[in-house]
Amino acid sequence: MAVRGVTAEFRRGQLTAIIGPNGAGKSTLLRALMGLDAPAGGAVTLAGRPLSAWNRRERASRLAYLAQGEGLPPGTRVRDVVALGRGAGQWRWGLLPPLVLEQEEASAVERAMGRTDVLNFAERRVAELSGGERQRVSLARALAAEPDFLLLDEPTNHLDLGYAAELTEYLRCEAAGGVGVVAVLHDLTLASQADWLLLLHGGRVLVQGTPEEVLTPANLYTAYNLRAEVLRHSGRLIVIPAAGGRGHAP
Ligand SMILES: Nc1ncnc2c1ncn2[C@@H]1O[C@H](COP(=O)(O)OP(=O)(O)OP(=O)(O)O)[C@@H](O)[C@H]1O
Repeated sequence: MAVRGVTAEFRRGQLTAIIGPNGAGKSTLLRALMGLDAPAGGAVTLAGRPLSAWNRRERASRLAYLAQGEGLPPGTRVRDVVALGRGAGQWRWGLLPPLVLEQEEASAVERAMGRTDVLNFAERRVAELSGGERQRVSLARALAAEPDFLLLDEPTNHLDLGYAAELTEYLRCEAAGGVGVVAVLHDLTLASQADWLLLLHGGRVLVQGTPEEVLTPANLYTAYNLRAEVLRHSGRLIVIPAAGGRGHAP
């Protein structure tokens, strides 16, 4: 059992970060929210309806997902990968000619590429990109769906400091515009900019609440077995692990 006893609500207009140590169950929870893994018990509901009652197409227009370490078709052009986010699900990756999109669909693809700064290599093939560039293409693919909820598993993976900070700002903007953003994050300083945090430990919710409520030295010690200081700087929380901080009570 990877996750048990989780009761949580993810709202539109809110950026929620799921945090916790390796193996805590974060990806499993996100996959259950996306309907990729069915829970053995309990239920996931979307807008009051069980997720299983939504058909695939409806679900795809409401939920977009970025998997951890997502593989992309190496021989496919960036623009065509991003277009997959617009319901081109039946299209077998890289094997069919580029999809001709309606104007509205094509605009959504361009917008997503603009937001993730991939327009300048839109015609290149995935195999020719760096890890960070590929991550931005994956993100653009998820954003192109312009869904109600964005479920992102470690979206800052491979991103340099600048893009990671920009991404967090962008996710905050999306949330302010009414999207429900749920992101698994390892960087607690980035996570502290979320509206709501869910701290998982051993497959259970150790604590959920505002960043101030969750990011306390005591909670971090319980979850990560790590002594850490939590500082406030310019209205932000910064988590600093103590030297040799593993295994000592705060
Ligand atoms: N397909 C699977 N079969 C068996 N066990 C699995 C499977 N996927 C995950 N697990 C186990 O379930 C637990 C939770 O895994 P999960 O990937 O959800 O953790 P996580 O919090 O996302 O970790 P990380 O930070 O390392 O990505 C782990 O102990 C993992 O080994």
